[in-house]
Amino acid sequence: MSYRPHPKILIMTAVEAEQQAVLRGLGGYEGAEVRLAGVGPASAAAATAAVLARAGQAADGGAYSLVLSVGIGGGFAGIASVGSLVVASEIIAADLGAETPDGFAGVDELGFGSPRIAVADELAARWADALREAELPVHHGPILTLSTVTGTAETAQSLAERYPGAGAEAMEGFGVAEAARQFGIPVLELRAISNAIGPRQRDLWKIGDALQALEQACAKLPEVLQS
Ligand SMILES: O=C(O)c1cccc(C(=O)CC[C@H]2O[C@@H](n3cnc4c(=O)[nH]cnc43)[C@H](O)[C@@H]2O)c1
Repeated sequence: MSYRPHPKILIMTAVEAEQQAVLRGLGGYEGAEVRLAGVGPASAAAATAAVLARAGQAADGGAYSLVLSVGIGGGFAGIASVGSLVVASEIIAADLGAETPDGFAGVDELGFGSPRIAVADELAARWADALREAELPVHHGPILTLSTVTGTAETAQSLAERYPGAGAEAMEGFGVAEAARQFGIPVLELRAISNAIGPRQRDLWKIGDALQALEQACAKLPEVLQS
């Protein structure tokens, strides 16, 4: 039996600014590694799979016991305001499918698998509870993954109707989650809201506020993981 180091959690962020916010929040916690996924689902899936493969992650366990996709994201109106947090109850590839005369058909409707990946639900609930106890604004609901940042009110409305209860959209979660799924590792996603989903108003993005919220959320992780 080869030596297996105590399993850690693998946290994937798209960019360095998010990675640094997570590290600040973790405050030297040694049970996690924070690695870069790049922007978008393809890069995130490849980067996550590469980390897991290099670590020799075996089907019966290995270097990592949990994978997280965390970062900034867009919030759905009336559910997740700028500066708040969304903990995923489910990770959904919201644009994986086909455009049809009758509207969008998801990959599941096309018969090619599922656009939904379940999360480690008890951990997700514990994290959301810990954030509420810290009086941080948090929504616990589906997080959408898209390859394109929503830029119109029409698309925002369409997504809200198609995925009721969804709190946020981002671009990496499903990629990270699919890599974790293929290695048999549970997954979580958290987004700190930098902008409202809808008409593109880049100058209204509050990335600094979102990074601060991300740091606060990750500061609660060690206690959540050890409880
Ligand atoms: O539209 C722009 O000019 C623009 C300016 C700065 C950043 C972007 C991005 O596309 C950032 C994508 C990056 O941030 C996450 N993110 C944050 N908010 C959203 C959103 O509303 N929808 C999708 N992704 C979002 C995402 O996960 C990426 O890592 C654009």
